[in-house]
Amino acid sequence: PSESVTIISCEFVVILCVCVCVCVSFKLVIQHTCVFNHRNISLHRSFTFFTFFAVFWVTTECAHRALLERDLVIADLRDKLQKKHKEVDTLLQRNSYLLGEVSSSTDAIHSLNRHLAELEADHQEAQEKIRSLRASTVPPTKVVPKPALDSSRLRQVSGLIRRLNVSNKQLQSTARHALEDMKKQLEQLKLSVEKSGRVQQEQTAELEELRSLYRKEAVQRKSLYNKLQELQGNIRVFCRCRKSSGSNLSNIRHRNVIITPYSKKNPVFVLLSHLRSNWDVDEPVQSLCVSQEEVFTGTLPVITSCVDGYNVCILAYGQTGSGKTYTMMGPKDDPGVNIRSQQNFKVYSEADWEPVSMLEIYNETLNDLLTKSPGAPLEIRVQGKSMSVPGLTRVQVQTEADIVGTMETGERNRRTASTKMNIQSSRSHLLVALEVDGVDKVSGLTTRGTLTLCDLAGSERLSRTEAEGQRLVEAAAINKSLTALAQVFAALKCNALHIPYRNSKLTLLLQPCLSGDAKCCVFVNVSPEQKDVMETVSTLQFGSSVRQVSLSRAAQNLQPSTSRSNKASK
Ligand SMILES: Nc1ncnc2c1ncn2[C@@H]1O[C@H](COP(=O)(O)OP(=O)(O)OP(=O)(O)O)[C@@H](O)[C@H]1O
Repeated sequence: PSESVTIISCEFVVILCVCVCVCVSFKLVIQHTCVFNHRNISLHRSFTFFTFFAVFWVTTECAHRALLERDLVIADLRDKLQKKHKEVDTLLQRNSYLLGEVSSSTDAIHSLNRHLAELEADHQEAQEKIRSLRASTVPPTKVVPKPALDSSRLRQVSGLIRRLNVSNKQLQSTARHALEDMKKQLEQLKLSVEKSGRVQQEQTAELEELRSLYRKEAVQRKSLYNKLQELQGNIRVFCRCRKSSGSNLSNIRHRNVIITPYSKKNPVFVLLSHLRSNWDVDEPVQSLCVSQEEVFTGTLPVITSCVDGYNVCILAYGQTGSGKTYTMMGPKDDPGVNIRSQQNFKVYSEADWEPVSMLEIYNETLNDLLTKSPGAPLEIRVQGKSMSVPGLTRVQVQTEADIVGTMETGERNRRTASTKMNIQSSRSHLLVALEVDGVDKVSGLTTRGTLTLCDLAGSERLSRTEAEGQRLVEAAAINKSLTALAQVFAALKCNALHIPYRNSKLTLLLQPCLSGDAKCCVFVNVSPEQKDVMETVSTLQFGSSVRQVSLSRAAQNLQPSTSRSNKASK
């Protein structure tokens, strides 16, 4: 651009000079003409003016043209400048790209350097190893004075070196082979690890399958178990003979009562020497030598049904002094069904039950046995088929000591008196009730069953007990309610339309347990004594008639899940 400006300026100067020269020459000519002619001064003046005007016009035109050309040059320069800017931008971008390339190449170079260093280190190590191998193969040479050059010795040495080289190569190939072997072993190990992983997965799947099968099996087993119980009958009768004082198993025949184990060929019977009658009772037969533990084990399947949501009732029936209280409550060191069943729920099935309640029916009045402030007798509230006793104390039991303590408190508060037949005869019916909640881990359903444990007062013949006064009143009330119970069973036996539950408070309270959808277990307790034969016969007749009662299919009380915390599991 500066060149073109210079050219324009030069053009301008040349034109200007030419103009000036032309004008000056014309002027000189004219002046000369005028000086010599002295005639045309006005022409001279106008010519001068014209000349100056022409010079001015030319000058201005040239200046204008120069300016226009300069503008063009400037525009051209601007274009060029923009192009250059663009080029600079491109170059900057390329520069940054190249810088990136340089940094990545630097990194690559660094890593290559590192790799090289590693390789060198490996190489060094390998060299070291070779050296050490050579050293191990070649015994350390002692610095010996240089012998005179001996060609045979030199040959020997060169042969030794050759051998050493050969052994070195052998060692290297051995090391290579060992390395390859190790690689192969590693591959095999990897394969075996993968294989064992696959086997483990298969085993896990198999285990899961087995678990689901087990769950199905458990459901089936449970339903079959309940069906078996239904087939066996929802009322089961067990006979237990009290241990006679001074008697043992061998002299039982002298006592005229024999209870033999059940089998189809040899049914259970009680042989009384003068009656020779048979009475049918369920297995397991409880003979003289049966322990409390065995008695409980016999009833355990029925009691366990409670956790499955069934209402279960255990009754002990028999003449006074035949061992009902012993069977149900038992002595401290050998507890009966009451305590063992609660312990079973707590320990084995981890069942969760409502607080325990205990009441006695004494002379047709209901007394709370666990209350700390005895008040007026309680009343039964009937709501459809369910019975409740408002105001009855419920005690929460947590430990085994609580269970035993609660049972002992109730037992202490129960009315007992000494009679001619039993030193400590129960004068009332005892009812222990607990509601057991369970949760089926397979189906997730929660269940609620009620367990009623009933120790009935003993039936007594007034002629034998020779009861008088209060004992007589008690005996009459006991016999009346036991008769009502027998009537209920008789009505149930012949499927009567009306079952006389309301004939006594005992049968009214037991109605939910005897009204068809519950499971019932009756102990008929008998005495081994000859003098009690008539009562034994009567008790066995009761048991036999109870056994002929067929309650309808027991109903399970299922509840929506997770309604209660700490559910029992079975
Ligand atoms: N199987 C047995 N083994 C040892 N002793 C027994 C057995 N059964 C009962 N007894 C004893 O017989 C006596 C009377 O038993 P228990 O009080 O249990 O009779 P009961 O049927 O409850 O009488 P009641 O109806 O008058 O209350 C008690 O001293 C008891 O210890």
